[in-house]
Amino acid sequence: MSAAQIGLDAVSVRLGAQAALMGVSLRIAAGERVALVGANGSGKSTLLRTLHGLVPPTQGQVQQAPGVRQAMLFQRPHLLRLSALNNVALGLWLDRARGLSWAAAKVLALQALERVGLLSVAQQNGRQLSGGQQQRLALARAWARQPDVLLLDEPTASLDPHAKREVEALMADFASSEERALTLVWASHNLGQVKRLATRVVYLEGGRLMADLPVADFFNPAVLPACSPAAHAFVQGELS
Ligand SMILES: Nc1ncnc2c1ncn2[C@@H]1O[C@H](COP(=O)(O)OP(=O)(O)OP(=O)(O)O)[C@@H](O)[C@H]1O
Repeated sequence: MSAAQIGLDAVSVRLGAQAALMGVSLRIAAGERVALVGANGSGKSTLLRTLHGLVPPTQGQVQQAPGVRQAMLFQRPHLLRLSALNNVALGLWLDRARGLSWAAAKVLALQALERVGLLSVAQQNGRQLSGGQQQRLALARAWARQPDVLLLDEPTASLDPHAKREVEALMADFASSEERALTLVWASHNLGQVKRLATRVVYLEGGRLMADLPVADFFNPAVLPACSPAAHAFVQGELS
């Protein structure tokens, strides 16, 4: 397996009185598509936020290979009351490390909108787009920043089935892009989606990592019970 791009080393996170993660170790290599699954409150969001540096570990270390760029998406995108185009362009323009002119930022933003199929609504207010369009806009904004790793916290949870499929298709497309394949790490309550998109599945329970398996093993009833009875019980519960 190639060298890890990002990871956690024996990470524990305490949020108030709650142990949200306990001793989680994880190594993720470039090009992997890792789905985080588990019941509500099992620690999926905390794991993503810790990887993204939004939550400091109480114990352990967050690892990131030099030069790796990350972007994170949430269940409901945080959009500004601006056109779709300006929602993407502003972040690029404000990124001082890039030193882009406003005109150059808009050119890149238009390319990103085209990438997610939103060119026709470039001038519409981002907050007035449909839920699915808003999430695609958030994907355009992330894509424009040229990340190596995309972290997504239940990106399709509040979308209707059609919009869900569109966002999934974009995630798959980003992950297999020939010019720049992204590593995906996302939390999902949708096991069908996990089966369709993931190469690897991490199961969390009560803040602990209880299974970390290739997707084929995770969904193989002859393999999972022996590897992780807890994960097997979760999958059975979800499918019943
Ligand atoms: N800000 C906070 N303060 C205190 N406890 C928190 C906070 N945020 C989360 N927690 C607790 O930490 C634990 C892990 O929560 P987390 O949101 O990571 O789980 P999750 O698997 O993402 O859940 P969900 O599927 O509902 O999004 C839960 O017990 C939760 O109640």
